[in-house]
Amino acid sequence: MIDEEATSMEKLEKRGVINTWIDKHRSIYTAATRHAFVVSIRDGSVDLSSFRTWLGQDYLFVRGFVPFVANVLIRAGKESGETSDMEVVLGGLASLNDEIEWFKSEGAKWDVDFSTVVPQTANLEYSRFLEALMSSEVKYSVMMTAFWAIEAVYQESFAHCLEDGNKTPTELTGACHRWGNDGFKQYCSSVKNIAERCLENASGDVLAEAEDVLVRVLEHEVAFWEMSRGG
Ligand SMILES: Cc1ncc(CN)c(N)n1
Repeated sequence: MIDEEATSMEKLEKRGVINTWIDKHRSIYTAATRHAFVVSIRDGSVDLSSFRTWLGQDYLFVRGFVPFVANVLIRAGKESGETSDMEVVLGGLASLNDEIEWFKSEGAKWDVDFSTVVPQTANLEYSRFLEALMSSEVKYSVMMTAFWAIEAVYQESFAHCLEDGNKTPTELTGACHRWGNDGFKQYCSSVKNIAERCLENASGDVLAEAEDVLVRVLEHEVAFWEMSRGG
């Protein structure tokens, strides 16, 4: 009996706590990574005015996400004890620079004037949530869990639009490749490994906080997709 328990504990540890949480919160995870907006890109039925809304709102989101990632970078430098953490986060920050340029060229392509875009409620609430996560009171492991979830939702969503059988309109494949490419997948996996390593040594309270933050990221992502569809 004890041996059996030990074996199942081992399996649990090898799988990692994040995968356990994803299983536990599968319905919100699926809602975030297979949202109707994303599915409509994949099946080609996407309403282009929704895409334009998403583009404008996400441009604003990314501008707010940069200071969040910069904060993760500072914490990685101060607290991680592993030099590679900083390099992984720095890579993410560098790609956000390209991302902002990409948004600008897409804005011109889709005739979305970012200077007139007003952040909608879901966007403002998500930004406020990120602001709160930047507090020094928030543990590095909790911040890293949030950071992984934010990136992973986009990676999984847009990779789905490129999987076999997709009817993604050609003019939208640039967006899908931006987050659905293998390099971004690898980067998300590196961030996940950092979060997992930090969570291995976390107390019960911190684990509970990280799980809660993961679910809240997923809720914000769902609300963000909904907003894009005009919800
Ligand atoms: C809402 C949202 N979530 C995540 C990402 C990926 N950085 C994004 N661009 N926008």
